[in-house]
Amino acid sequence: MGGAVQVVIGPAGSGKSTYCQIMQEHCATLSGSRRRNVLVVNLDPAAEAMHYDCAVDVRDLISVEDVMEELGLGPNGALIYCMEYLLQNLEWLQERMEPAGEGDMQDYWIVDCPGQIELYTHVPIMRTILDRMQHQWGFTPGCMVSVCCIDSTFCCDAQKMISGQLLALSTMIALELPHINVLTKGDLLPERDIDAVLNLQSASQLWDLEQDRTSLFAMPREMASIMTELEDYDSNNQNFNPSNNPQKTDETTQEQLKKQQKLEQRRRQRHRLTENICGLLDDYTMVSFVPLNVNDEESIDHVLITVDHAVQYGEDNEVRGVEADDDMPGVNPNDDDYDGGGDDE
Ligand SMILES: Nc1nc2c(ncn2[C@@H]2O[C@H](COP(=O)(O)OP(=O)(O)OP(=O)(O)O)[C@@H](O)[C@H]2O)c(=O)[nH]1
Repeated sequence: MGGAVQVVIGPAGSGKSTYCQIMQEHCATLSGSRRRNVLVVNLDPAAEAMHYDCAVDVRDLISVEDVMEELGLGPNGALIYCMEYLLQNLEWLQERMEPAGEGDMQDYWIVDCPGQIELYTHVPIMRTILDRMQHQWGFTPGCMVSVCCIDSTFCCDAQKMISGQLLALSTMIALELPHINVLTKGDLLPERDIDAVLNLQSASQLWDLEQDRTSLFAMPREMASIMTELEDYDSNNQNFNPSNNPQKTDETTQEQLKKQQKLEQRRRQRHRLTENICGLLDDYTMVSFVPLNVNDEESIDHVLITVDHAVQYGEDNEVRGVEADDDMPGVNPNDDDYDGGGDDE
């Protein structure tokens, strides 16, 4: 079949369908060696409105709505049922993903996937579908890439961002494909915030920044004073020394401080856990994003180039394109500066 396959994943509402739409529209504007025959597949049986030109729609085979109605299942059970049904009838999809390349253009598939994480991690449905596609349907080995959409408005919140990265990591592990994280909805954040995220070197750094913000701005005054008192509390002996704080000697205060100390211990444990998780994300260099602003063609093109690069799409075309480009110095045999087209010794 040749071509390339972008497998678009990410949590519900992260912008997967919008990504497919703008990629399809952008590819239609490409010329020369970058032209391609873009075919978008909807693999989400629960999809509602789609704004792209859909070449294959799983809902023509089975939909969550119909399954809920006919089998009386809830939305999650119906989704799993639909995906298992698709798996059992995968020839339906294979027939529809036969090559449809026009002229010299290669097929370029964009697959809009369901967002539910359990389809990737708890049950290996998506992995099995993509494995069969890749290894049994004649696609070029290594031509598939997972594009994980992460909502850029999450960037304002370290916890959400870290959860998003963990989700990206689990799907990356589950699918074992080359993987690109795309920071969607770039038009909704000021450029400086996007830059701040892109300049992050690691998840640990993100977490450190969050901690600074907590200590500087977000901690309520009362909590800050309790924390100071807690520092007087001898945690090893579990004894509060009232002489350190003559104004608070009654039992109620001691009880309150004990409770606060327990809470503080738990908070520190959670922080240690988060720090270790950040270390894990750092080890897998997960904190790397390609920003996407759908209102900016350059931004869209940058994402496409990054994704193409991950699957080495069009590298043969580029070579052909360069040879055919008469305007480039050194490549036209009729030019005085023709260099033979080979590498310099
Ligand atoms: N401003 C802005 N809104 C966006 C962008 N991308 C998506 N949205 C909005 O975010 C919402 C969800 O976008 P979708 O593209 O449907 O997200 P999805 O991941 O396909 O959602 P599910 O199909 O529910 O998993 C919609 O209201 C979109 O209009 C974007 O780049 N900019």
